[in-house]
Amino acid sequence: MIGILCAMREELEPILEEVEVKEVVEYGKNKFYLAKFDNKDLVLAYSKIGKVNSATTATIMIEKFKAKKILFSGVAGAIDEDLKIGDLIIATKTCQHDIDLTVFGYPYGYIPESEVYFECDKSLNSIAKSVAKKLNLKLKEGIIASGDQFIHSKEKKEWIKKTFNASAIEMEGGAVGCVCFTLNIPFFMLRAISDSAEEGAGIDFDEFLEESSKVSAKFLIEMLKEI
Ligand SMILES: CCCCCCN(CO)Cc1c[nH]c2c(N)ncnc12
Repeated sequence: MIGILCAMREELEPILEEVEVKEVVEYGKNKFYLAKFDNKDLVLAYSKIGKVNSATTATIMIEKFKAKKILFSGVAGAIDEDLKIGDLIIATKTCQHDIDLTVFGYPYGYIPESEVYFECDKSLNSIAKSVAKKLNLKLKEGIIASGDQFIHSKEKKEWIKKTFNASAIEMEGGAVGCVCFTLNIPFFMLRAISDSAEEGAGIDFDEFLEESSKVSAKFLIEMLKEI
């Protein structure tokens, strides 16, 4: 079973349109779509925005629906200057920029007995790169930082870049990475850029959410043919 996870309805819908939904299971105030694609069993859901919601849904996919890998598809804000709206990026690892226990001498993003960074699955990432090559699509890779805030200021964006060496910003990947690390499940995250995470990002996000969600969804479908 492969888990396909998104944060928002707009990110999931273009994927659902391409798969054969067999059953919809209502659980944990959410809907889980059991589907087939290319003879593979999928469980798909959108978690709602944020680290708690995405951690909850990832855990349910793994524990209740027996997902053996989690693939995330969605949109993100750009931190790298060379990432433009519509560009694709996969996470090499994820982190949580809004964790701050520095008063106790710990680094930003660190919780005692846990990790700052959660590694994404290298074999899924190499499949993504070969798909990008085959389709002649640009695909970046880098650290993607998460926090329960929509980032729309150059100052905050630059702080996250400096502190975590992050290339993109969103609100779920660090939490899903932690869940997959905890349960020893391979994690892959693909994001298409929807905004610059600077002043005015909210306007861009509204304008490009649907289009960038489709860019990510289209690529994810191509990935599913190869895994
Ligand atoms: C009601 C609207 C909710 C926006 C949710 C944004 N998602 C969260 O995963 C991705 C994202 C795109 N751009 C972002 C940004 N600049 N900061 C944080 N997250 C993001």
